[in-house]
Amino acid sequence: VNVPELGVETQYPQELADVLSRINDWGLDTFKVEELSDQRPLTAITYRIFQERELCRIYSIEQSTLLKYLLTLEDHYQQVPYHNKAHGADVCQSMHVLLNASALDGVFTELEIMSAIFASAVHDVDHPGVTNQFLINTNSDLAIMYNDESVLENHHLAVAFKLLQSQERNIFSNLTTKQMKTLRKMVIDMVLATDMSKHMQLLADLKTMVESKKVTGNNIIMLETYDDRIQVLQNMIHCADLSNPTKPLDIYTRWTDRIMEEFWRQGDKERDLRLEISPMCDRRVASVEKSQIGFIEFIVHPLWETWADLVYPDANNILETLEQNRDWYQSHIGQENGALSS
Ligand SMILES: COc1ccc(-c2ccn(C[C@@H](O)CN3CCOCC3)n2)cc1OC1CCCC1
Ligand SMILES: [Zn+2]
Repeated sequence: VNVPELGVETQYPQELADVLSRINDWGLDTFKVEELSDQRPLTAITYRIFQERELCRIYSIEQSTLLKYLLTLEDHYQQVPYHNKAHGADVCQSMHVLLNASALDGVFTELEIMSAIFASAVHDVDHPGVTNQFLINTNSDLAIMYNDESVLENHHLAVAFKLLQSQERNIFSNLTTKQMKTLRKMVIDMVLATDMSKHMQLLADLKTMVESKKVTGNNIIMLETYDDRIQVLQNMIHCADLSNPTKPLDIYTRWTDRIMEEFWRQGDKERDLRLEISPMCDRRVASVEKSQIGFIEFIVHPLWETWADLVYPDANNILETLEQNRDWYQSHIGQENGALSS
């Protein structure tokens, strides 16, 4: 079966190829891929990464099967402002770059790498644009199904693996039973680790690992046990998931616009339901800049500072951009959209 060169149909093949040529860069513009791929950013980016890493050759994956899976996966991302297919594509590409850190050179097996790329691509599939707490507070079917525990994260995993069950989409049909068992466990462990309620424990464990970091002669991290290996991969996907503030400012602010609209729509639902409006979800009393500064100070910077220690000096530029972006928001408190200066 002949497949399109870039995996997706496009009226702008040259421009799309040019943007995708930056697949290994931290500043790849996912929004441009979204526009140029006729709204297929997840398929275009993930397909390119599989090609870049020769995963179809290594694991005997039919290109048409990979495309069928990716297009169906992409169609199962909901049309919500932030947690949509563009976010899935962005986290997948960010993970791809993080895996290329020199401090991790030769550390992970091809199977672990494919598991990490797959986990990132699927990690928010069918996200309804509301938080776990909202689903719990409204007695949703999902909260009932998963007994209030990592409700969304469990759902994303179930959807991702269910889509594999059709033979025409099963990209892992040529893996051995043992390989499939390993991949499934690692993907589950990584996606469950993106639950923000696990953040503090994950970061504490990463700090412990950094303090006792063992490296080879040329500063490559040594990870002997499964627990150590999966812990690094869990922090990596968590970093990729929380990477917006570390990206070039014009890209970061567009992600902020999207997450705020999604949070405000949840607040609108809570208002209509006479529920208490969740923090930062009331569009009438928003302080976008202050919220981002708090997000960076309390969550994103502590995580990325520790990650930068682990892979020193490979993430120094990312950390530098994060600090510049924080300063930019600091200097723009209350200026945007005519908000009252508090
Ligand atoms: C660019 O701004 C943001 C970008 C990202 C986030 C953000 C929050 C939680 N996450 C991660 C979850 O989505 C984890 N998901 C859940 C569903 O299951 C899968 C894993 N991401 C918040 C952002 O800003 C917020 C609004 C003002 C301050 C905070
Ligand atoms: Zn996410």
